[in-house]
Amino acid sequence: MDGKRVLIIGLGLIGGSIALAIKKKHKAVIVGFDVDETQAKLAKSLDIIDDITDSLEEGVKGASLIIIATPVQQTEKIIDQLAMLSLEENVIITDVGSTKKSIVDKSSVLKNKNAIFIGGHPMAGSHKSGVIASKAHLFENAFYILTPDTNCQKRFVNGLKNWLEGTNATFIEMSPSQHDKLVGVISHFPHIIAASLVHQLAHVEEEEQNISRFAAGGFRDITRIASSSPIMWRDILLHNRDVLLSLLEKWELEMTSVKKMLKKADENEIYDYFSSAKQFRDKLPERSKGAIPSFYDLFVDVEDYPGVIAHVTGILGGRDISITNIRIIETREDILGVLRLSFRSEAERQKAKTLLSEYRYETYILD
Ligand SMILES: NC(=O)c1ccc[n+]([C@@H]2O[C@H](COP(=O)([O-])OP(=O)(O)OC[C@H]3O[C@@H](n4cnc5c(N)ncnc54)[C@H](O)[C@@H]3O)[C@@H](O)[C@H]2O)c1
Ligand SMILES: O=C(O)C(=O)C[C@]1(C(=O)O)C=C[C@@H](O)C=C1
Repeated sequence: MDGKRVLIIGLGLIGGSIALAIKKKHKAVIVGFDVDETQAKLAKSLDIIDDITDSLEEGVKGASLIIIATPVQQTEKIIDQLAMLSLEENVIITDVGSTKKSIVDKSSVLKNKNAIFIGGHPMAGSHKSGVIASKAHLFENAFYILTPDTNCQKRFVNGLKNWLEGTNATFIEMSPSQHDKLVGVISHFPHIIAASLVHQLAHVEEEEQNISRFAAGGFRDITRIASSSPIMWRDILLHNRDVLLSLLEKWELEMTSVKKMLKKADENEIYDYFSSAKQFRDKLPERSKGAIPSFYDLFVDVEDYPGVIAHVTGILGGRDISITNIRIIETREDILGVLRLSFRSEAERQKAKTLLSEYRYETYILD
């Protein structure tokens, strides 16, 4: 694919990460287009893309692959715009949107263009937005769902997989409706619940000042995704309305049964509720695969003195162990500090644990 042109429309977290993944395996020229000029300039200055184009009309010229990485309502508008342009013969057009049915339906406007549209959705991401958060390894070991038309030739699907090889993702094909149903349960609905928990806290705080100060690990873990882009989630909810409305009905029934259980105060029943959920959760597929991102966390008890973080990170850095995330858990600030360090693999976490123990740091794994 050397020397070929790739156009990426939307240079945010996902567009940027896909560009970096393509660069790992191909010497193609990556051209970027974004309505937000600062994102495009940033992508260029970080070498995530090779060139900026300021119009779709220019950008599609000579492009063998077009990737649309914008919020899903914009994606539909862009497909309409592409249908009005003169495209290269057999150009592959794909998207990365979190919904598939509306987008794939819309792609029928490209039918007479000799363009091949293959819907796509890399099942990994972050609550962060913008090109600055892009990573070449964002999709490593994640599922990458493709929704090719049933009559799409295999060579085009394989061509797209070849372009995206550097994601190191596992490709899986399904229909757009199946995608929306499945992803509704494991991704879209949990985002509604996360946002609703935050709203619940905000409402309580109207009566009890400063209560959010005490929000500890559990609340923070379950609501991390509530910090995601509201534009992205507005669009997703509007696209997957029917699936989500049906899940909300099931959720109402679930909550009604929890209410009944609590009113009865039957300790066995309450135990079973949590125990069966734990058993199911513990059996989820290996963390290295799937929609749940890989976090290998290590908790380190540290005394609260200036420079302690630099000491811990220095020890690990000295042995080339890279930390993917670091957080200070503040709930124990009066006694001890707790550092939560995240690593990319179990092996790195174990290495860090052994090394920090040699320096007499107490460490815990809480999986
Ligand atoms: N964030 C995630 O975790 C995640 C994971 C998988 C898929 N997705 C999907 O990927 C897509 C992009 O999400 P993101 O997280 O990269 O968002 P982002 O906000 O980081 O980036 C989106 C970019 O699109 C640009 N944009 C908006 N409208 C445009 C238009 N008409 N033309 C050109 N550029 C336009 C924005 O300026 C922005 O730079 C969404 O469809 C989302 O559903 C997101
Ligand atoms: O990790 C996160 O922050 C995400 O929300 C990523 C997540 C998900 O729900 O798993 C969000 C939306 C995408 O379509 C795919 C992945």
